[in-house]
Amino acid sequence: MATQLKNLSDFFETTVPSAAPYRFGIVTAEWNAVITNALYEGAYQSLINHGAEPDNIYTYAVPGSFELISGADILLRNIVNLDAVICLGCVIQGETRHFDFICNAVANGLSNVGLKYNKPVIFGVLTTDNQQQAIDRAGGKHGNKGDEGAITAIKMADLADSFKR
Ligand SMILES: Nc1c(NC[C@H](O)[C@H](O)[C@H](O)CO)[nH]c(=O)[nH]c1=O
Ligand SMILES: CC(=O)[C@@H](O)COP(=O)(O)O
Repeated sequence: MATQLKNLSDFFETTVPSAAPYRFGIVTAEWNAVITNALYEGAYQSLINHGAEPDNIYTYAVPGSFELISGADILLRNIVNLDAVICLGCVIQGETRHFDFICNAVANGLSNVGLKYNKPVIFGVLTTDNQQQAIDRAGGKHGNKGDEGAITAIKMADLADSFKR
């Protein structure tokens, strides 16, 4: 598995721009809150560690990962000059095919929101077979996907900004 070969929290710091100039939204799903709260803490702290201003980080919660789609759209529609939106969730396989529908819908939906607003919308959603796999990726042995989401948001915001300079 790809994540087993790359810790989600390991980055070459020299490749990460400063987050200071940018404004970030973070939308976090409340389903599997123990996991998603850990993802949020990782994402928020990673933004701060790379220079983001607390006043430039706009944090919202939605009920489940499926609502991340609407949540990202609402933020980009209502908050002026957001440079990127980080969407955090944890979808764990249950007894039915609901997992497949949620995961596919969220991946496609978030991609479409990013294209709609021409803004980076970061897919920080764990899609796991079981809770242990999620724990391992929310600050456990494989790092924190929230960290990955924050670093990705910084890099994409800086890429977009580079064409305005
Ligand atoms: N089973 C999980 C869900 N299910 C809820 C959906 O995301 C959605 O809120 C509901 O279908 C109403 O629209 N959500 C997760 O984030 N994680 C799960 O494991
Ligand atoms: C991803 C889900 O919605 C899933 O966890 C719900 O569980 P179940 O498939 O057993 O209803």
